[in-house]
Amino acid sequence: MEFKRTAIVDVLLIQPTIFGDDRGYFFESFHQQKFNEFIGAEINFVQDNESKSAKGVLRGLHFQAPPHAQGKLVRVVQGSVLDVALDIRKNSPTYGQHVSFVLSAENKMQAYIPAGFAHGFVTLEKDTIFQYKCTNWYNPSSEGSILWNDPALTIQWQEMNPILSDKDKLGILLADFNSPFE
Ligand SMILES: Cc1cn([C@H]2C[C@H](O)[C@@H](COP(=O)(O)OP(=O)(O)O[C@H]3O[C@H](C)C(=O)[C@H](O)[C@H]3O)O2)c(=O)[nH]c1=O
Repeated sequence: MEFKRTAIVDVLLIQPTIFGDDRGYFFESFHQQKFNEFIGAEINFVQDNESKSAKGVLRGLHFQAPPHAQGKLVRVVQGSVLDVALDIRKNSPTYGQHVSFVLSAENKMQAYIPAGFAHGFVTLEKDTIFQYKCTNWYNPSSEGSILWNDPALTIQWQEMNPILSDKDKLGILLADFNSPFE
């Protein structure tokens, strides 16, 4: 299991070690001790989520405000996504900047997106199944959405006309956003 930092150092990519044989493959999809040792803190996940989406679905850019903020360990078990983490920590030198990466059933790569980031993805294949662990429970009243195609973000989604929930059609522009994250 290999951990590496992205251009926004708190967002991590994790490449599991895949053990293949004539039966198929095996890999450890999560290891608390290895994860905490790399992070240098006790990170506990309390909720697992799964969503399935058609091709061209965009979910995001979502966050939960403190004290309900969520760190997310995300992966794709069928299909593929372009995943995006947007830094919304107002005192961060990378505030308003994002990192993006392709996560897929094929590459088996995972990403850890800490609290303080808005998260979203667009699916690149049909029937894409997205699974993730969260460090806090769902709290809908604390949810917020940054508008996925806010020109100020310059996110290259690869999909110009995605399938969106009504909520995601009404995301906030970064310029109008008063971040609750320090
Ligand atoms: C997130 C969540 C949703 N729900 C219910 C609420 C709705 O009835 C239904 C769909 O919710 P929503 O449209 O918010 O689902 P997504 O658009 O996939 O939201 C997620 O999308 C992006 C990618 C994220 O990073 C967040 O984890 C999350 O906001 O599931 C729950 O019961 N528990 C939950 O934890």
